[in-house]
Amino acid sequence: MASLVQRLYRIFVPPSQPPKVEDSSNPPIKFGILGAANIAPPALILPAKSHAEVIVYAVAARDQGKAKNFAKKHSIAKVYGGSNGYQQLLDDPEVDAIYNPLPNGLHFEWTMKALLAGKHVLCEKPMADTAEEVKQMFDLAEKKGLVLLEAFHYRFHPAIQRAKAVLDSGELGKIKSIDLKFTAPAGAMKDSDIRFNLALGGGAMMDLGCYSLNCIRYLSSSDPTSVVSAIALPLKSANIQETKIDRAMSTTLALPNDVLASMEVDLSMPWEFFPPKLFKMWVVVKCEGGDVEVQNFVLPTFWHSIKVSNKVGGTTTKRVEKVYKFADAHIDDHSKALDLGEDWWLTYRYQLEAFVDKLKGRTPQTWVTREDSIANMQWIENIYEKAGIGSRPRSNYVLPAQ
Ligand SMILES: NC(=O)C1=CN([C@@H]2O[C@H](COP(=O)(O)OP(=O)(O)OC[C@H]3O[C@@H](n4cnc5c(N)ncnc54)[C@H](OP(=O)(O)O)[C@@H]3O)[C@@H](O)[C@H]2O)C=CC1
Ligand SMILES: O=C1OC[C@@H](O)[C@H](O)[C@H]1O
Repeated sequence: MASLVQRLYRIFVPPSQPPKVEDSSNPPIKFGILGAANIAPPALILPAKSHAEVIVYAVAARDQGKAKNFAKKHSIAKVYGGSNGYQQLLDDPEVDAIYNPLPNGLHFEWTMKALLAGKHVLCEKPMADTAEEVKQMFDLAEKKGLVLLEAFHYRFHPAIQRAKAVLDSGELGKIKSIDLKFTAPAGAMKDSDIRFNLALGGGAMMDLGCYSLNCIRYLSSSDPTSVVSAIALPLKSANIQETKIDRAMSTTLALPNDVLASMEVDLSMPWEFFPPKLFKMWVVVKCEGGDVEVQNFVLPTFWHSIKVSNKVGGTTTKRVEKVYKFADAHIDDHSKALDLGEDWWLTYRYQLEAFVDKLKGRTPQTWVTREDSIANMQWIENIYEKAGIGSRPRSNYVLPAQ
């Protein structure tokens, strides 16, 4: 308990940094945030405090008062509000990079507009509503020579990379099956939440499912070969054929080499008291010679465990690993990785490090590629298709003639 308190203290009170002074040989990257979204403080504002090359310079919100309050609370210099606020922020020549934490259904439109305005974009997950949109987003970024990243923050943390390194090492033999659960408790989100709004790209498969699918694809180093089954549950007693909103989704995926993966995501899981379990965020990979279980693969900084069971002969040996920084990860894929990070770094801080490295022309420790983001979105669509409720509606935004 004491160590969790210490950890929370270190996460939320990062050590003071040298003042961010203008250095013409290495100017800081000035971020603008589209929307005063709940996720913006943990995902960008807090991590930026410990990154010497980042300034959160501007925020835009649809309501001027909300924008001002948010800017004041987070010491953000420039504020844009009102119906044209997002575009005004994009047109600000001081802004180098955009953080897009708008609802999923608006990711395409505003990322495209940001790219057209010449800004790099860190876009929240899932990147859009359809794979075709994601492809167009990367095409435009590439054409403009800009950096675009889908914010799969958990991939930048050493914990999940360590779990993958164990699997890739061959220590446990070939993968046989994968089981993953990612759930939030009933009551955690209001019915009016963006996650339950089809026009805004809602649904459990979009929200929690995009990570879960990405994690299965990442750990297995493969894409599914088919969706064996997908069962969507509605919010409360809604008719899911009318709402098309999955409160929960249970999916079985076939992967190459006869591997089966099961994935359960739920935005409103009934409470479990014995033993008490509000959130589930775990993945178990069963292999020929043992298994790996990762608890809390999404937000490992707070707490996580990587349990490895290794069957050799008739004996099973068990070990538990916890990896908060790359120095402890035993991953040799990149020399910089060896001393990257602090044990209080959030996944978002690791992600910011990589994003800035990419912008500055350095090699990031890891990256989520264009191919990865497009394939992830395509399989989300395939799962919705199998569940009988179809993809989320495509954006109406039409790119102006160039
Ligand atoms: N990486 C992570 O760990 C997490 C990522 N996310 C992702 O971030 C995004 C935002 O999630 P979250 O911060 O929880 O959501 P919020 O509802 O808090 O924020 C969404 C923002 O979108 C803006 N917005 C613009 N148009 C609309 C509209 N029509 N309806 C509602 N909001 C609108 C609002 O901005 P304004 O201030 O202008 O009104 C609002 O602040 C999603 O894509 C989600 O998947 C969410 C949580 C965690
Ligand atoms: O990390 C997360 O956990 C809660 C979700 O609803 C959110 O969108 C997701 O990104």
